[in-house]
Amino acid sequence: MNEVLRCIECQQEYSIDRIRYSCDCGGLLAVERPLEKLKELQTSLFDQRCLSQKDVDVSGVWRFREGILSIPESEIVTHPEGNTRLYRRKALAHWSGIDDIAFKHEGENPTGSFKDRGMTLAVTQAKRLGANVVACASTGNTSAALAAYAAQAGLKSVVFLPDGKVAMGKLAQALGYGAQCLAITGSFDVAMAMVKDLAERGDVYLVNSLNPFRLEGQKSIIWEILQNLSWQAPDWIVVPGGNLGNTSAFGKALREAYDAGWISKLPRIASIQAEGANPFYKSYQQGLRSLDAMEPETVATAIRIGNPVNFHKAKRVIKDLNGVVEQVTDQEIIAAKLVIDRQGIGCEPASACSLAGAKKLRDQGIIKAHESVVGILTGHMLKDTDAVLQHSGRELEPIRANLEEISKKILN
Ligand SMILES: Cc1ncc(COP(=O)(O)O)c(C=O)c1O
Ligand SMILES: N[C@@H](CCOP(=O)(O)O)C(=O)O
Repeated sequence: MNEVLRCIECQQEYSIDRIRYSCDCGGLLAVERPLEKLKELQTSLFDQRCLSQKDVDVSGVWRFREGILSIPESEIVTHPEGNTRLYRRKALAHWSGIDDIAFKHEGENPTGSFKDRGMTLAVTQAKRLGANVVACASTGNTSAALAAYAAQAGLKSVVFLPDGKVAMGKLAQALGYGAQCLAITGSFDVAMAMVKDLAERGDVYLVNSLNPFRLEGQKSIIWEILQNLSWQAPDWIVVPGGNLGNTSAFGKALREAYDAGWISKLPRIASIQAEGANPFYKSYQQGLRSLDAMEPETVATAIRIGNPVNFHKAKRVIKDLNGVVEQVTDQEIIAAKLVIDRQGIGCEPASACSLAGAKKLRDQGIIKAHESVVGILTGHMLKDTDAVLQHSGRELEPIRANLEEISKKILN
């Protein structure tokens, strides 16, 4: 086995064959492998695998398996996932003021969000380590992904949801795929703390992004973008920030790709938070020394998170990649979502932070007119149909089944 778990604070090493979520010192753990192993990998290997029909090659995660988790292929639980599209539209370029802007639509994953890329790893690892019950706290998407992958692996899944705060599409998925769904009184952060305690007691295997294997899977979003761009890195990656798993995973993926020699420049990262759930943004304003947890409120329910568990990883990424943290208002989120939806692409509200944030950074001159940008659309439009119905500016118009009347109405 190439990989070990390493504490990001004190560097203590742990085996990946034992269940562990944090270091004895309290620090977060990251999966680490010798850089030499990555340097031995040629990007042409990943490109060749795109021609194969095998599930582990078709998967946009496991195609990169030597840099993700090197285990026997027979142990892998994959849908397969990934292979999401990169969209360019004149309207998005015009609205943001950035000519070279593309969006990677992670809503095209099997359960409709980027979480599948992390969950294939977390559930594979749960099975390898003999866990019986897999669990997460969730604003919705993690629960949908967990329920689906646990069903495939034949494991019991339990999800802890903030009562009344989860979009219906996501709740329906978790229920439909067969998870035990517990509605907790309190925010996502309360639910997260409870699952963490249960996991420390050994009752459940935790698959939130605190689990370092989740982030290894989410690295593939970046590696697949680089592959989509023929291994020419863009100037910027713009991503919504909630529990900060993606910000952390993206920084790791870019650093590894650069150090391995797969790309010749390091993009900057912009992590975009909702103004009502902005502890990372506030910390950034103060030099990223510490993070003050807050009571979150935003229309983007997926990122209604006030105490992001990956803060200490994400802050290192922002420093390492000369990144920025920005905030956008709910109004800006909805305006950006409308532009994306009207292009026939569509996304859930949290995802629209990428476009809203890119526009804001361009308006401020932080993103330059000539720079290339890839934004991440993290979740599918149908995840949150209430948001669509409330903000689309359209409504269902009742009409009699009469040709003249209908013709008059649509031609006027
Ligand atoms: C749709 C969507 N976008 C963005 C996020 C935020 O991602 P992260 O927690 O990795 O910062 C989440 C969940 O946290 C999500 O479900
Ligand atoms: N938006 C998330 C919140 C939990 O994030 P995770 O990446 O730590 O699992 C969700 O969909 O539940």
